[in-house]
Amino acid sequence: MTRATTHPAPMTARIPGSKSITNRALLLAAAAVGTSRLRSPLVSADTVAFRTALSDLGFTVAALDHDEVWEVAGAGRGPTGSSAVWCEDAGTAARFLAPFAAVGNGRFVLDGSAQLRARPLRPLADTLTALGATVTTEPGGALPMTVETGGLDGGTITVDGSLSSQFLSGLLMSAPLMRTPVRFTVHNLVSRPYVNMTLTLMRRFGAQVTEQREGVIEVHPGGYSATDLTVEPDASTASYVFAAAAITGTAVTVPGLGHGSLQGDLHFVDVLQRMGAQVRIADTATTVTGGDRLRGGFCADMGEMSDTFMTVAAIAPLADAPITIRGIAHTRLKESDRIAAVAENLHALGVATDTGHDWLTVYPASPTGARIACRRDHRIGMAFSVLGLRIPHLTLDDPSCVAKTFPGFHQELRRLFPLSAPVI
Ligand SMILES: O=C(O)C1=C[C@@H](OP(=O)(O)O)[C@@H](O)[C@H](O)C1
Ligand SMILES: C=C(OP(=O)(O)O)C(=O)O
Repeated sequence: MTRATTHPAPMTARIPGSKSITNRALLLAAAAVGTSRLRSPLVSADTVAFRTALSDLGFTVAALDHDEVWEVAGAGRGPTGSSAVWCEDAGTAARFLAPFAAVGNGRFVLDGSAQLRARPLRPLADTLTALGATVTTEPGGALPMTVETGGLDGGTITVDGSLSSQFLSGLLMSAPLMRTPVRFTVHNLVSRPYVNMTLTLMRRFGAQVTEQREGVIEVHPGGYSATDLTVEPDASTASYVFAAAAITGTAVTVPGLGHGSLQGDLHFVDVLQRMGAQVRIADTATTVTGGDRLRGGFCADMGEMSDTFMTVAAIAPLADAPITIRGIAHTRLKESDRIAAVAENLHALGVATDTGHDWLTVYPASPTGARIACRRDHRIGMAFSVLGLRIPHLTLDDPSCVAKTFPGFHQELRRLFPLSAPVI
């Protein structure tokens, strides 16, 4: 006998575009010959900072159709002249625009918020210096950074990718504008799927780039040509609505994210599946359906999708056994020390944790309400807001921190879950 099971009809979430694709495409389009159009770009603090920085470097980016399309007039080269660029809080802006400045011609000063100034940049400064640019930074290799350059020859570059993959992505994207071929050898690379995204988008803009073998990448001179690109919804952002479905026994579909996505963070749904949710990835949409119980009792390596580890950690107290997340040492160097920030907030909610240099264990609990300390980290704010769907009296000390990647986050959570979304 078969038992009929009923599934809730999926709600459709409105997830804005990928930050990582938007900021890569902006840079590649500026470097290309011709005019490119980006459809459905992310419009948030990180991407507006990137767009403004490109304008300050002399490139024209026009917002059309109420920001539905960003049109970029490519110059076929790096920036020229003398300018100052403000990267705000955006790691991708500092790490992608410093090499782009270095393949230009002139004097460029990059700076950003106190939060961004505290994040590592030294491997990039050292590599650009080795390639022939004159680079000055604050002691320790931090912003503000001044780059004086007449363009770069290529050659052989060894990159340490243990702190961030963004150094490698930034250098790769500017390599086709160097005068000779560049051969990269990469060690200890974290967040590898973001480098795959970089290589795919470089090829889409016409670059000649080959990966000889794991960790050895060759880029040929020849620049980029303009293209039109539709930006996928952001998979890291989608993690919040997928997690919300998993803990509320509802179903949420994100259209536009499916097989063939450029974003490694879509694998976050594999962790939800281990927690007992049903996951269906189709060609152009992904649906997560929550069950009546959340399972724990496993250890997940989230090093390749570390922007989503806080989403798992925040809902983990609701699981029936402990969950350990490992491979996340580099998340201590992001908008906040994310392992410490998650543990601190879970403790405030009455949840026990253990932590180590690169791991965190969260124990089952019945969390009580608390005021979440966001540390100006958008992902702390969004991840704990999801937990707020299941516990009363959860508030954020800084709800506006979500603007870095999803200014409309609280409205969308309330639209999807009008009865249980926390009153922020
Ligand atoms: O290249 C990118 O677009 C990104 C790479 C990742 O950083 P790390 O390489 O520092 O882990 C990720 O955390 C960040 O949000 C975006
Ligand atoms: C780490 C992040 O951002 P970035 O490094 O691009 O500032 C993030 O969005 O979680």
